[in-house]
Amino acid sequence: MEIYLKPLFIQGDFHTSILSRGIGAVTSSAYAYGALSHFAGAPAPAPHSSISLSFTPLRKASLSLSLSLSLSLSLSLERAMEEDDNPPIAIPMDEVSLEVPTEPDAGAPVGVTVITGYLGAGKSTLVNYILNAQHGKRIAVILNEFGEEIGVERAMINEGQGGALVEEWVELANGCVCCTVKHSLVQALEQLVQRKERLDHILLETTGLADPAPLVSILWLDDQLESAIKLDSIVTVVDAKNLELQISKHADSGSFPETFIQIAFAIMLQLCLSPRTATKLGEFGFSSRTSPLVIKTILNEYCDLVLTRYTDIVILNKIDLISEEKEATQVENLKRKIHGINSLAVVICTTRCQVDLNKILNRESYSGESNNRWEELMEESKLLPSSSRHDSGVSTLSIHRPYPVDLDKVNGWLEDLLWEKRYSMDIYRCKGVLNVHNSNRIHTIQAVREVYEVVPGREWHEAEERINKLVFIGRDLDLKSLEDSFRGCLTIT
Ligand SMILES: Nc1nc2c(ncn2[C@@H]2O[C@H](COP(=O)(O)OP(=O)(O)OP(=O)(O)O)[C@@H](O)[C@H]2O)c(=O)[nH]1
Repeated sequence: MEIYLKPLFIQGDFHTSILSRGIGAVTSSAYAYGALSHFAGAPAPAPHSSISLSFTPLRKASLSLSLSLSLSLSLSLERAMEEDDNPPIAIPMDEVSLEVPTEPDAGAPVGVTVITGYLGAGKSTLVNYILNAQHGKRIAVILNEFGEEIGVERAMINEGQGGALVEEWVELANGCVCCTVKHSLVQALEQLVQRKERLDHILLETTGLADPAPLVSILWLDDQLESAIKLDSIVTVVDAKNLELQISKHADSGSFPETFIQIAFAIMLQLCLSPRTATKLGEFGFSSRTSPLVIKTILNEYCDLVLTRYTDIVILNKIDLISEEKEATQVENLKRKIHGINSLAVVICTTRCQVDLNKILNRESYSGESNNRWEELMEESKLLPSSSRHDSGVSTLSIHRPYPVDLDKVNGWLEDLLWEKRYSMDIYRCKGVLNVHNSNRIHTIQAVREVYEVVPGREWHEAEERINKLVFIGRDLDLKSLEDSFRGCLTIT
């Protein structure tokens, strides 16, 4: 039995849980299926291969079709495996991990991979993919979630799948990500590295709208952790369908795009990790140990520098949402855009974040020599005027309703909300759980702009309160309109 440690951090609380499952066991997870089929020499199917439509009114009919296909695929994946009635979709060989990464030295620091990315780009999908891949490693995950997501994210964990079991929860102090949370994160990391079972790797997933810098700066600022863990690499997941929109939205506004920040983030880390480079920073008026705000400040002051030069790994995800005939040119165009932001970014194209793990784990991106490049860069650089980098118009709202909902009505409501924009809200992201009429299963809602899916998950636990809880992140959100319109989906009012 292999043990996976899964500490969860939700709005300043760190929770540690143990996820255990038999390694190599065939689970109902689509990812495990993909990996096993591939090992068996067969082409792997794309998990949940649905909702892959760009939004045009013409496509609504086919989107509904695709939705029901998605539901049945999710519901009966195992059956589909047996009956083989859905033709598998091939995944390019170089995007699936065949090699088992080499065992790290027992005394070596545990590598930390920071996973960043815009809302809904696929960070959790990547984390799930890594956890379910057949690498035989013990991997811990730390999640940093956005305020209102409390409870939703937890409920969306499929505890039952693959024999996974969430066992142990250790609650630590509340606090804001930049300040008090530092202590909790350090404690959580310390707990992890001190466990009896040796960890092979830690994944730190940052929330879509949070500034990842403070979290990561902890990794290099905290002396206690220095020898036990090391920053391995920064991986930014980018949504191929929405990247252009995200970049262009900010082009005229003068605000600093979140996407830019995240793609450029690796550079900042590199900058701060080298003591010699930090001295250089001092020459520009910064101190090498000025709390996490150092990185923030640099991000503002050196944005141009950041955007045009170095980075780590960018996963250009959701390639399936680009139409086949346009794929080659559009992907080239997107790569050019990313390289326009950061010319050294390694760009890996994926669907459902299915990536060769050797390309993203144990990269040792922050060890040694590469910092020299930074110093040269710093020499060349000039201070640039700061620009506001916070997307201040963005807010989060959540609605909670206890009564069961009618699934068809929910679909209609989502279409009104996301497609017709009937309530004049610009919704970037929605996720949540639904208590569906006549169903024993928790249904999860996921929406990234116009693309949404409603998927049945595990069964409700007996002691669990059956509640609809939805979280919205976007601009011009109006709680009353959301609540009033959602009420129309309830079977009892
Ligand atoms: N079509 C398609 N959907 C994807 C792909 N990758 C992820 N998704 C879907 O996109 C939605 C968001 O994925 P997540 O992994 O939750 O995204 P995230 O970045 O963790 O989201 P936040 O934590 O809210 O920022 C989910 O419905 C996923 O199933 C992909 O390659 N193609």
